Amino acid sequence: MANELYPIFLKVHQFETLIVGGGEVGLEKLSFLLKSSPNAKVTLVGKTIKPEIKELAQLHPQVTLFERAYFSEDLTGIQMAIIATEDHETNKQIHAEAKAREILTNVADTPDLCDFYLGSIVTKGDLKVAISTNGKSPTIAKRLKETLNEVLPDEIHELLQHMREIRDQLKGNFGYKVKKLNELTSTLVSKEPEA
Ligand SMILES: C[C@@]1(CC(=O)O)c2cc3[nH]c(cc4nc(cc5[nH]c(cc(n2)[C@H]1CCC(=O)O)[C@@](C)(CC(=O)O)[C@@H]5CCC(=O)O)C(CC(=O)O)=C4CCC(=O)O)c(CCC(=O)O)c3CC(=O)O
Ligand SMILES: NC(=O)C1=CN([C@@H]2O[C@H](COP(=O)(O)OP(=O)(O)OC[C@H]3O[C@@H](n4cnc5c(N)ncnc54)[C@H](O)[C@@H]3O)[C@@H](O)[C@H]2O)C=CC1
Repeated sequence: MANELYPIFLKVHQFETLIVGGGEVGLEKLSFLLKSSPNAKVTLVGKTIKPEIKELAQLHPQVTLFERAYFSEDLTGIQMAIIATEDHETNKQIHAEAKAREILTNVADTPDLCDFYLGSIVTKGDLKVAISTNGKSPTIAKRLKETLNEVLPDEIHELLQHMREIRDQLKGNFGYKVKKLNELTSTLVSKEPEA
């Protein structure tokens, strides 16, 4: 079956995220989140917390760490939760509590319980591309990211700035702007060599 996930681009600095688990996966999820969204508001709770997580939190004052076991009250005020302890039963229990509070959840060891997956992310200035393999192979998502990083030119950031300026200068209704912007960019995707 085709991938039926719907990608969206979240403003994670505008709401509260909880990560449970301070191990390898907690570190991976937190570091990718902050790499893409340095101002993401995150609370991380872990019975033990890796030193790398503590270093990362020091660079991001809006990240709060609690080195202790999770308890239900950790979910208060949370909109999105990433559950990544090494214990499946604990993960299931936290997931059930989060769902009872209508929080969107990602359960690292159980794709079926996830409301969303994290993707591999390519960033070139204002351009962001997110990749999912429908959970089939995160490794392939990572490899594709590396390839896209190489082939997408850094100049794409400047191009987007120019396009924004042109868009702001264009007068007329929405239909006219769409037509003009399509005309201007048609050569970018043209298969014919330029004259
Ligand atoms: C479903 C999903 C849920 C979620 O976590 O959101 C999920 C689930 C699982 N991952 C597992 C393993 C690995 N995950 C990675 C890496 C990443 N995993 C990410 C996302 C996702 N992983 C979601 C699907 C994304 C999609 O649709 O494609 C990435 C893209 C984003 C991120 O983590 O932020 C990030 C790459 C970031 C980058 O570099 O760009 C690597 C490779 C590595 O670390 O080098 C391995 C080992 C190799 C392998 O298995 O491929 C296991 C088995 C655990 C076990 O066997 O014990 C499960 C659980 C299961 O499948 O049952
Ligand atoms: N989604 C993904 O990308 C991946 C998922 N996984 C899965 O993720 C899970 C976690 O793996 P790792 O991070 O490598 O394990 P880990 O052993 O390195 O870390 C587990 C963390 O959970 C904490 N913890 C355990 N019980 C807790 C509790 N009740 N409250 C708070 N914290 C608690 C531990 O103290 C530790 O910090 C495994 O089930 C693994 O199969 C593994 C690789 C990738």
